[in-house]
Amino acid sequence: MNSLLESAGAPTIRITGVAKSFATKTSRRVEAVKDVSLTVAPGEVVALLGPNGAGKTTTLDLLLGQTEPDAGSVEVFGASPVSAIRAGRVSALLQTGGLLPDATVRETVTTIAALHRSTIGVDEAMERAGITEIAGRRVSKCSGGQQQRLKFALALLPDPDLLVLDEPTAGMDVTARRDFWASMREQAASGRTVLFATHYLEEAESFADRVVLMARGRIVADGTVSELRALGGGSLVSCDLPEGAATGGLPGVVSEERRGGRVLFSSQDPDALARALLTTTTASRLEVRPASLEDAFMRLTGEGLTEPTAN
Ligand SMILES: Nc1ncnc2c1ncn2[C@@H]1O[C@H](COP(=O)(O)OP(=O)(O)OP(=O)(O)O)[C@@H](O)[C@H]1O
Repeated sequence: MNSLLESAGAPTIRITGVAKSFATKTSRRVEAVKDVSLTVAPGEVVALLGPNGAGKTTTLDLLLGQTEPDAGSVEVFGASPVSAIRAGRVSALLQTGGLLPDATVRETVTTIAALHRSTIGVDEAMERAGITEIAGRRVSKCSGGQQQRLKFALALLPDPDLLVLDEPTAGMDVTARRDFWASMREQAASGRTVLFATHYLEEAESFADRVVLMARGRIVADGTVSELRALGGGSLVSCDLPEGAATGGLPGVVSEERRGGRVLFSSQDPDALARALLTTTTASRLEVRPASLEDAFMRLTGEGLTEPTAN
């Protein structure tokens, strides 16, 4: 029996204690991924979110067997990434990997379809990716977004159980991005597992069931959008406060940052904090607003909070 079938019931992805470093020209090694563990269940739509250099692409490369971990293990459907890919269960839409500029969209899909043992069919893949209308267009005449959709059609061909997408909407304008996610949503609704890397908070927020936040090679948070937002500190309280004013002992403070004459607090109890600031300190021009996902992102990735703007 196929080892992939024997492993029915295994999580779609199980990454355990994985580390990966790269040599650089300056002889210093870059630790791209450090002790990363991640389990993804069938049917989950997971966003891997993080700033540049966080380790997202390296994690996806490990998952797709394109690179081997220095430590730890990577399993896809209970088997090695390479066997899962050979079995046609995994497809990827990556940043790298070129298309032939002189081929038409249909020719490209037809050529790749011929390499697979079984496919959903050229027309069906083009339809699902929303490129039927541009089937006769040369790849060189397609926009960046259309080329991404073409790559998406190629990824859909083998009818994979897991789709891995690295910044799939890079280079797309707002409309193309919205259309792309609409077709992705249809794929996810049919029970496919989707793991996508993105810089865009709003993509993670509007599309993923679960957000895995990476920074400096590590997973710094993992949860639903609302769980992550709560990690942002609940609410943000900002006020003018002279340099040197004591802020120790103020209630409900999760974190504190000074920006010139202003102090920015994240707080789980903004009412108590605001009251204390206004009655026990010389704070003025006080503002309170709920923490956004962006605040959680900034705080957890160590990139600082954003100043509450009146809204
Ligand atoms: N082949 C490589 N050789 C040397 N360094 C590498 C290599 N691949 C990745 N790195 C380094 O590892 C770190 C993580 O890179 P990675 O591409 O995984 O991050 P990322 O989160 O995908 O970033 P981005 O959003 O910019 O694509 C970075 O510091 C990067 O420069």
